Amino acid sequence: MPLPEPGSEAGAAALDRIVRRPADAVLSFDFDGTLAPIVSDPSDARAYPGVTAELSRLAPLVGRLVIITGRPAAVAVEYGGLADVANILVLGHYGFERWEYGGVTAPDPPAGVGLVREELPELLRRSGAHDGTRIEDKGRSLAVHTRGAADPDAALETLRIPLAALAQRAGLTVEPGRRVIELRPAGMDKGSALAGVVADAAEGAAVLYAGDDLGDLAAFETVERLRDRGVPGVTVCSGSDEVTELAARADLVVDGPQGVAELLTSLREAIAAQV
Ligand SMILES: O=P(O)(O)OC[C@H]1O[C@H](O[C@H]2O[C@H](CO)[C@@H](O)[C@H](O)[C@H]2O)[C@H](O)[C@@H](O)[C@@H]1O
Repeated sequence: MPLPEPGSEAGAAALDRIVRRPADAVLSFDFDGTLAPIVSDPSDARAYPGVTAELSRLAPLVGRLVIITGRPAAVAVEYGGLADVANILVLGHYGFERWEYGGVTAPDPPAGVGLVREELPELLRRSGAHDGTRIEDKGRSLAVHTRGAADPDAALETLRIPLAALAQRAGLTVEPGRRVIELRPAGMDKGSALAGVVADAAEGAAVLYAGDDLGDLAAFETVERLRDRGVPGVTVCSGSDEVTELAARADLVVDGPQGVAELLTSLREAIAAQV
């Protein structure tokens, strides 16, 4: 399978560098919408067929494989079947949690998460939440999903202001996403998480980041900043009709999780052809 061509010179140079010097490279991926297709019940999300096997084949060839997700790290490991992928680091809760070699480390969640847990059901009732709206309690944060509503976008709009007010009262930040609004602790995002990984990587290591949602923009910005400092970097958008902001900014746009799976295969084949 041929390796796709990034639309930008910087992206093409970074992808070329990854192929020529894989042992240094940092390959990083979002989970939902990137490695896993979007489904209506968040607990049904699983890695796209073949993705986990492809990550396992890539792992020994590259410097670092990283998943950076809004999910709890252990959930992404379970749903992605990642526990046995060697050399993989899973950063959960936008980087607050670190899963490596089977164990998770993380700071305690702030008290505001408890307040949101207590008040959210009543707030949804008072705010006229549409039928099909659901709460996902992720332990360190809570997400309100509207994908199950008859009109998911209208259902989300109904809740935007009340959820922002609750987040402010609880001292949490609002994280918007694909038919979801999450109330989560501030002070970390996927950009800082990725920057931390790259800081620990070999000098001059090339970076690839692939994502699909608004929360991934911070990681795109980190790749762009690293590039300004001479670090080769390529951004990949797992394209969808739901979010257009990333496609406009990415070096390479692929067709959702299937396109990401094909990219993994073509990257692995290109690397194998070099060695
Ligand atoms: O950072 P990610 O790995 O992309 O996680 C972001 C959120 O993903 C999940 O929600 C999204 O995927 C669900 C399953 O496909 C879908 O039902 C929902 O509409 C999407 O927004 C997850 O449930 C959230 O907790 C994550 O924050």
